[in-house]
Formats: sequence, structure tokens, C-alpha cells
Amino acid sequence: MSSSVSSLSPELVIPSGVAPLLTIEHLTMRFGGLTAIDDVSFAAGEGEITAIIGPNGAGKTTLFNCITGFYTPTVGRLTLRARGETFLLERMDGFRIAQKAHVARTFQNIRLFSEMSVLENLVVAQHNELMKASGYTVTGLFGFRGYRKKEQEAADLARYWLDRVGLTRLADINAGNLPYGAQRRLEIARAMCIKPTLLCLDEPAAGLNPKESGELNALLNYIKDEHRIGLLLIEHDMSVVMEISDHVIVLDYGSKISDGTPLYVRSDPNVIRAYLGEDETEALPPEVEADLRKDLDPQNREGA
Ligand SMILES: Nc1ncnc2c1ncn2[C@@H]1O[C@H](COP(=O)(O)OP(=O)(O)OP(=O)(O)O)[C@@H](O)[C@H]1O
Repeated sequence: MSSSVSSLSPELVIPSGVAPLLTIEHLTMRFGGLTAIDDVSFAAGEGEITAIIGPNGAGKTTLFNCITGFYTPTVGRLTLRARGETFLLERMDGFRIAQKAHVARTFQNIRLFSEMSVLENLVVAQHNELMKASGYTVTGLFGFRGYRKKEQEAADLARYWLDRVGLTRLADINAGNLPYGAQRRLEIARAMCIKPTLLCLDEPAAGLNPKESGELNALLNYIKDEHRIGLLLIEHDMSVVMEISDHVIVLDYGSKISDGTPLYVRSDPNVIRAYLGEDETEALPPEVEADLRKDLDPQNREGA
């Protein structure tokens, strides 16, 4: 672990010791009298999958909305360090967070352009790059070389991601006619077309069958391994979380209640209590209780 990482506050330590890509410090988000996020701090590593889990209403989507500029946090600092630049996200609006910091996002409910073809969905995601190449003029209409080159690059990138998500054969059909699992993969491909530094996925496995869920895991691992970007994942499907995450943050009633490797949080009594309630944890058999205590012993804590 480098000295810069080891000097961080304990709240911000990443179990694997990799450099932080995103640092959230003392984030609080209030809606009138309701505190949806209450003084939450954590860091997400470069080239890692960080899962945000917690019961319904824990504040997961609100956290994403703060990171991606949909909400301006009431309090807190959100720092993204990527490609040699530092961005203070709490000071930026959603458009600049997407275009300058290259933070991409998918939503709980699929938001594709359903009347456009699968391929068009991926080209349209690159609209801003193309507009920049045209100098925000009619250059594109005259087919100038610089613009044509950008247009070709946009088409190549779209085809690359179509291939990666297994949709090349379906490139020309309307996105709204794709099967559900394929729509979810297309959304991720579209987000990847903005060449993100950080990809935020809100329940990507929702509604998927086990086969589609396996394909999703493979896709997310591919993105992590081949493109070395950070992924933030809100997910209720624990098989997905436990299989592909490097780091898990657990929220409950807006507060962080656990932070560590999947193995660590899985046996953290705070997490079990949040998911099952007090009564069930009291009824744990003594040998399970003993295992939990062993797992929680800092000496045995994985990644500690
Ligand atoms: N715009 C808003 N105005 C008022 N309250 C809000 C707003 N957005 C979220 N909340 C409240 O903040 C709390 C956290 O909601 P949030 O959607 O972030 O939880 P979540 O963990 O994503 O839940 P789920 O797993 O059900 O999606 C809830 O009590 C919710 O009602």
C-alpha cells in the first residue's frame, strides 16, 4: 500500500489498497426534514467494481444522484481523480459531470431511445463529440475531413461495443423491440460509448434471468479488466454482488454501516441485522455466531 493511501482516513481505505478513483467525504443529502444520506464517507478504487448495497430506502439512488449531478449535495466533497485530472463533482452540474469528468450512468428503469435502432442508440450517445468536431456549425453537412474522421470513429466505437454485448446481428432493429436482457446490455454499451472514467450502474441485474445475469457478470468483468475504469454498482441481487465486486459499501437509513470485501460484509452482524432485523440475528445458531465473530476479528479481516 502506498504511503498516500495509508495516510487516508480509515473511512476512505480501499480493501485492496488500489488508488482511489472516487472519494466521497461526509456526504449528506437532505430533502426538507428527511435526511436521505447522513455523513457518508468512502472511496472507490480505480479498475475495481464497488457495490453499493442496502435495504429499500437506504439512500443508494440518492447517492448516485449526488455523484452524477442530478442532486447538489447538502454537505460533502465528492472528488474524482482520473486521467491526470481532479474534478470536484459537488460543484459541477450533471452535463459537465458527464462531458468533462466522463461519469456515465444507467438507470433502474431502462431509458433507451426505443424508436431508434440499436446502432443509432450508440451513435447518438456520442453526439457531443461529433458536435465538437463540427465546431458547432454545419461543417458536417459539407463532409469536411476532420468531421468525417470523427464520424467514422463514432461508428467504429459503436460497432465495437455492439460486438462486446453480442448485439451486432440486431444492430438495425428498434431498441424497444429487443428482449429485456439485451436492452440492459445495450444501455451499458451506450454508457461505454462516452468512454467513461467511472460507470454507475443502478440495478443492472433487475429482471434478468440466471443466464442473462451470468452474461451481465461476464460483461462487467470484461469492462473492468480490459478498460480499467471504475464501476459503481447498486444491486439487490446478492449473487451478482458477491461474485463480481471487489469492494462493498452497505447503507442503511442513509448511513454507512459496513465497508469491506464481499467476504467481510457478508458476515458483518450490522449487515445481517439491517437485512434480517434484530430478532433473526438473536436466533443465530452458536456456531454461526462464532464464525461471524471470527470473520470480524481484525486479525482475520480480509484486506485489513
Ligand atoms: N427527491 C426526493 N425528495 C424527497 N425524498 C426523497 C427524494 N429522493 C429520495 N428521497 C427519499 O430518500 C430516501 C432514500 O431513497 P433512495 O431512493 O435513495 O433509496 P434506495 O436505497 O435507492 O431505495 P431502493 O432500493 O428502494 O431503490 C427515501 O426515504 C426516499 O423516499
